[in-house]
Amino acid sequence: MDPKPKSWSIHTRTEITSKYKILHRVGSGAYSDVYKALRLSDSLPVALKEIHDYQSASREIEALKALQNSPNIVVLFEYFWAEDEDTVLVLEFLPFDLADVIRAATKGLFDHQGDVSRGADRGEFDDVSKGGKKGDFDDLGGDVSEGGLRIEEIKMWMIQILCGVDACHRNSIVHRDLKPGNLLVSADGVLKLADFGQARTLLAPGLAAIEADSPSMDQAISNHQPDVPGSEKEGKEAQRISESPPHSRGEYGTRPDDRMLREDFLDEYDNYDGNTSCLATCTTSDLEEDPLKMSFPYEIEGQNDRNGALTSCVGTRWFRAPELLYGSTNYGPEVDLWSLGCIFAELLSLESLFPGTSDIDQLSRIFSILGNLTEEVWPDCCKLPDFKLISFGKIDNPIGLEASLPGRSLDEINLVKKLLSLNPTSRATAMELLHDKYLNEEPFPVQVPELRVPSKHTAEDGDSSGEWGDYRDIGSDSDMDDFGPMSVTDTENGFSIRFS
Ligand SMILES: Nc1ncnc2c1ncn2[C@@H]1O[C@H](COP(=O)(O)OP(=O)(O)OP(=O)(O)O)[C@@H](O)[C@H]1O
Repeated sequence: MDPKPKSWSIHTRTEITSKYKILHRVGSGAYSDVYKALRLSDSLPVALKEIHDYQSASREIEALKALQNSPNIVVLFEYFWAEDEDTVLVLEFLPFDLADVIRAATKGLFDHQGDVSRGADRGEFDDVSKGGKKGDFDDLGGDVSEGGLRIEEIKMWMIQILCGVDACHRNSIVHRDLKPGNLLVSADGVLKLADFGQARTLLAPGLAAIEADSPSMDQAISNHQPDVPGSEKEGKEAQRISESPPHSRGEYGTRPDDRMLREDFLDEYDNYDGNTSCLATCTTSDLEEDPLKMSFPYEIEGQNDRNGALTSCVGTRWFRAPELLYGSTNYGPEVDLWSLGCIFAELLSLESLFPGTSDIDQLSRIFSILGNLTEEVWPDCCKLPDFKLISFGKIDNPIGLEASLPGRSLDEINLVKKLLSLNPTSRATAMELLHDKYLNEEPFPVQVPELRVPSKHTAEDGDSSGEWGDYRDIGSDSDMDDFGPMSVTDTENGFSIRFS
């Protein structure tokens, strides 16, 4: 018998439309389309994420299910899973992302009705909303950073990101695609990690030990944990995740009908992780000589992954760790910590630190600022699969982070340095950074509701800047790159893509 044809549109799936009123498409990614919708039972705005890639859907659900108790992870209300259909996740709707915040800070486009005025005198930001920049925030008493984000705001954005990343790493989940566009922000300034389509769960005895031996860990979280509106409700709602089929890898194939599905799944899985590499990285790892094995005793959950190797082709290029660019296929949470360093640098300067145009260019930009990767810096670097294949001239006078982040304090630069270490074993953990002096001294971080977010209309006109924002066209590994710039237009029947 022919398999049931796949629904041509989310709009034709009655199991979804009977519960949600679909409004409009708010975003698209490499594997997904995201729609704003209203839950019919209570008119709650939600995001319906229709994922066209089976493995990506599986990863995202697994990771989100494990992380639903963290206030800095996007809430998954339920999901629709069916054979021969795209998986649809029902997520809380978050109108902005950190890229929007950075862009708004650069251009002075904060919404004066939705910012500090929630907790203070809203008149104070009127000038800013008209396009004001440096100097317009002086009345607020804090230091003004070049381009419009105050130190107190930067600190609270950092704390929220660190809490989210710490939650991932304590649960042995590596996000692998951290970038401003994947850090969603509510209208109240609550930041949540999203897009777990590339996330992987690792068995991490090292982390478990740290957790058990670290009495200050919970305390650190409670010290910094932002006051999240509705978090208790969200926690409860998170428990309502649907009774849909489990997505644990080992659980597929338990019914005869699943056999094909499982085999397809495993083949696809092995193609993605362990046997592929990207662009500059054309080799697979030699796990017998795994440079990181001693320092990162991680194993991949799911015994069917033959080599236990991870793919090096993860994360948007600008935020990708050097070991990944050199083809490492055995790594841990350190790759997220590198991405965090890039994000923090961008929060401080409002510009991307390493905007590489290719993997080689990416490495070159990193080394020109931080200096060469050598065995003195990281003794095991020469064991990276592609280390001997890609060589760079000796950089005698690297630019340094101080010169790359002009006007920033020593404490700020040191914080970034702790993450942007060429030696992954030296990178500070998210928890260590939550204790960092910089985040715990004056000027103290603002409260979450005092964070300024971009103008509301940006999110509600159906053409959010996050939809096809800066981080989509630049530094991605999408096959679309080969076709040059593209524009996406909504049409009556859906949308059209035009390459120029
Ligand atoms: N919970 C949400 N609320 C509002 N908008 C969202 C939500 N989740 C995703 N979006 C929008 O949809 C876009 C695509 O979502 P997402 O990044 O999760 O998809 P993806 O296919 O995994 O993307 P990528 O190509 O970056 O890996 C986002 O950039 C964002 O604009």
